[in-house]
Order: sequence, then structure tokens, then C-alpha cells
Amino acid sequence: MQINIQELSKIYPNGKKALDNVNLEIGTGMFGLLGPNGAGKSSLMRILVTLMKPSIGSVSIDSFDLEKNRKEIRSMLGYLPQDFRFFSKLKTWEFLDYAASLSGIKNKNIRRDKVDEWLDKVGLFDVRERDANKLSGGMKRRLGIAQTLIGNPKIIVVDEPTTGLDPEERIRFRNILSELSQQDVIIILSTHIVGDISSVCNNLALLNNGQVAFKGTPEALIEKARGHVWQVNTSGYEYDLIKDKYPVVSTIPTQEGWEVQLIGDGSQFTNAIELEPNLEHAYVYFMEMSSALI
Ligand SMILES: Nc1ncnc2c1ncn2[C@@H]1O[C@H](COP(=O)(O)OP(=O)(O)OP(=O)(O)O)[C@@H](O)[C@H]1O
Repeated sequence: MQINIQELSKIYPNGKKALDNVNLEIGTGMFGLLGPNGAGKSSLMRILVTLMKPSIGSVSIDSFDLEKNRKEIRSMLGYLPQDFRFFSKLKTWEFLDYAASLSGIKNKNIRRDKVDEWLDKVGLFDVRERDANKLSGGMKRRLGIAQTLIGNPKIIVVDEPTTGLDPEERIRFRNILSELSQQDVIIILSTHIVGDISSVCNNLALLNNGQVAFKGTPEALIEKARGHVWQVNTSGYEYDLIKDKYPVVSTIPTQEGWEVQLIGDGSQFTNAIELEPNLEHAYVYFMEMSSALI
């Protein structure tokens, strides 16, 4: 299965160009869409799940065209939007049962097993009798995840998945997606948090100002930042200079002053050490570079 996004642009009625000639191929497994707030991630997600039409360009999923085969594409999709909310009077299990029946699971016994399985997977089995709208924020988010996945979608689109989740829940959520990604499904995870995708995505794209600044594997992205991550031990005057001129990714106080990690050419500073880049460094490096080009 493969999604092909070709020359996609979105211009809102107020003239804002949210997507600018985006070209991407997304295969099975977990794909990360990373970018700062306002980069265009939600716009791209909403086009992919057929909630919005592009201004220019096309999207196909295998032999289906997003414009011509909306119904077929919708039946393959599970979408968890950024602001998942519901105003339901249903109990937690009833809510999932309803979602399962909407996704086409007609048999009551199969549905009951599915509901129990998903309640357990997202850690809501013990609160299954509670009214869904009385769950805590994190629990509602998890119910949203179960609702998205219960119909076995082939394409799973999740916008800012870990918003409102505590660290333990984040890990649980990542594990659920990791397990799913072993099957023949496409999972698209859109986020501005590098940590959400670092351990789980085999491919990613960086979006900045509506444009693709990078596409490829996390390893290839990290490699691009090699030679551009430096640690400098510094004090007073030099520290101010660094802060003004370079993106600083960490600052640790030392006895003499500061140990600073910066993105850029740090070789000119005294006691500078070149560091092995990680995904977070590479993300900052690319955002700086692509912003400078736009
Ligand atoms: N309906 C709209 N009308 C006009 N401009 C919009 C509309 N929706 C989004 N935008 C603008 O388009 C740009 C991209 O927004 P989008 O929501 O796609 O970005 P994002 O990467 O998902 O960011 P966030 O995480 O903050 O939602 C932003 O500048 C946003 O203000």
C-alpha cells in the first residue's frame, strides 16, 4: 500500500498558503510528519482524510484517487484529530460499541470482544461503566485512540497524538502504534514533538512554512546535522554572543560559567567539542536552514 502526494498546495480563502507544492510518498509502517506550530501539518492531514480539498495537486492511495474515490478511501481511514472532543451521554464501553458498529462490525458478540480488547489495550477496562464524558482528559484521549482503531483501518492518521497524555500514557500509546505498524497498515503521526517519533518512525518528513524541508529516514536526517552540533564551555561575554547568534539546544551551569550546546559552526570558540548529532539537534538544524531559505 502506498500514498502518493503530488504537487499539493492549499491556499485558504484569506490568501494564506498553508501548503506549498508538497510531494511525498508514504508506504506501510509508521511515518512521522514533524514541524513547528503553523507548519501546515493539520492542513495536510485534513486533506488526506478527505475533510478538505486541496487548491492544487493530487493524492492517490494505490489505485484510488482522493478526489474520485472518496467513499472507498474513507472506508480505509481512521482519523484522530488534534481536538478530539465528544458530548456523549454514553458509557465508555457503549461509546466504543457504537464506534465499532459505525465501522461496520455488525455481529454483537464480535463487537463485544473487540470492545473489551480495546478497553484493555488503552487501559480503560476498569472504567468501562463510567460515563464517557466524565473521564479525565487523558482517558478521553485514550478513548479517542480506541475509537479510531477499533474498526481496523488500513490508514491511520493521528494529529498531535500525545497532547494531554502523561509520560506513562505516551509510552503506552507509542507501543500500541508500534504493534500496529508491524501489520500491513500506514500510520501517519503528525507532531511538533521530536520525542514522539524518534523511536518509532521508519520514515519522516519535516514541514516548515508549508514546504517539505526534508524527507527520508531519521538516520539520514541526523546525518545531515553532522558537523553542525557543538558543545562550548564558556562564560560571560562569549555566552551572550553565542545566545544571540546560534540556536542553543541546552545550557548547563558549570563552576566557570556555562556548558552550551549550539547548532551551527562552533569550531571558532575556545574549548569547542563537536558532538554526535541526535534527532532533536537535526530538527533544530533543519528548521533554521529552511527558514533562512524561505
Ligand atoms: N481555515 C483557515 N483559514 C486561514 N488560515 C488557516 C486556516 N487553517 C489554518 N490556517 C493557517 O495555515 C497555516 C498552517 O496551519 P496548520 O493548522 O495546517 O498548521 P499545523 O502545522 O498543523 O500547526 P498547529 O499544530 O498549530 O495546528 C497556519 O499559518 C494557520 O494559521
